[in-house]
Amino acid sequence: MLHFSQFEKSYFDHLVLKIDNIKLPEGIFWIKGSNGTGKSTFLKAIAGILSFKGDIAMGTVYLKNHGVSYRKLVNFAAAEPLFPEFLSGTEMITLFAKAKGAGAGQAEILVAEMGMQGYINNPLGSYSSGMLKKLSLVLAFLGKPKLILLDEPLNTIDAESLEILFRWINEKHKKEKISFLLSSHQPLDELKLPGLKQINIVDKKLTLNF
Ligand SMILES: Nc1ncnc2c1ncn2[C@@H]1O[C@H](COP(=O)(O)OP(=O)(O)OP(=O)(O)O)[C@@H](O)[C@H]1O
Repeated sequence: MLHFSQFEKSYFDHLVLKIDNIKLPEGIFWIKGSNGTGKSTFLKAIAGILSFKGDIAMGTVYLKNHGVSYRKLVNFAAAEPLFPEFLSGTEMITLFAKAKGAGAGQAEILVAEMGMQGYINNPLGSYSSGMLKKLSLVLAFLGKPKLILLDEPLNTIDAESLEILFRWINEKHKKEKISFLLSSHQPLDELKLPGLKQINIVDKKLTLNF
């Protein structure tokens, strides 16, 4: 599903992560590692929002050579999403839906399931951190991705929304073969996400525990 070749990410001369040649199969993966080991860096590089050495491919679609097609296949939700405060949730969704080629009505269903109709037309400057997080999750599910990257998706959302998120992940994986990479400091378990596989980041390297 995802192929790393000669991947290296440094900030200035500080090497964070080095992956010589790894192919990740389809699946739901939990990226584990202590603070500062490079989980967010890893996810942002795969999302195509950080520069790095080497390349990453989704099947035969290479991030560096086929940037537009690649970014339609890979969606990302940041740990602490930042959005322009003057836009409304609906306006952000309209922008993302167009960029990601979302089908008619897809966003409305996601917004309704997350119970966001009451505030979705309000400016984002008025949203709480949990409301912003839920919006970022809705945006990450728009379009027809093959891979969804969720950085600390459990943070700040309430228990009810968490159950909906787990259902979305399981349904998308089962019915549409969408893969997920999730980073989380809180425990994730196989009861909520059947088939969950673990990847550890230790000493600037990936260790696949499956
Ligand atoms: N923009 C940046 N400029 C310089 N160094 C950075 C930058 N972003 C991250 N780093 C460094 O890269 C390393 C990995 O950071 P990253 O945020 O990816 O870790 P993380 O595993 O997600 O951490 P946490 O669990 O605390 O969220 C850290 O040493 C951090 O200081």
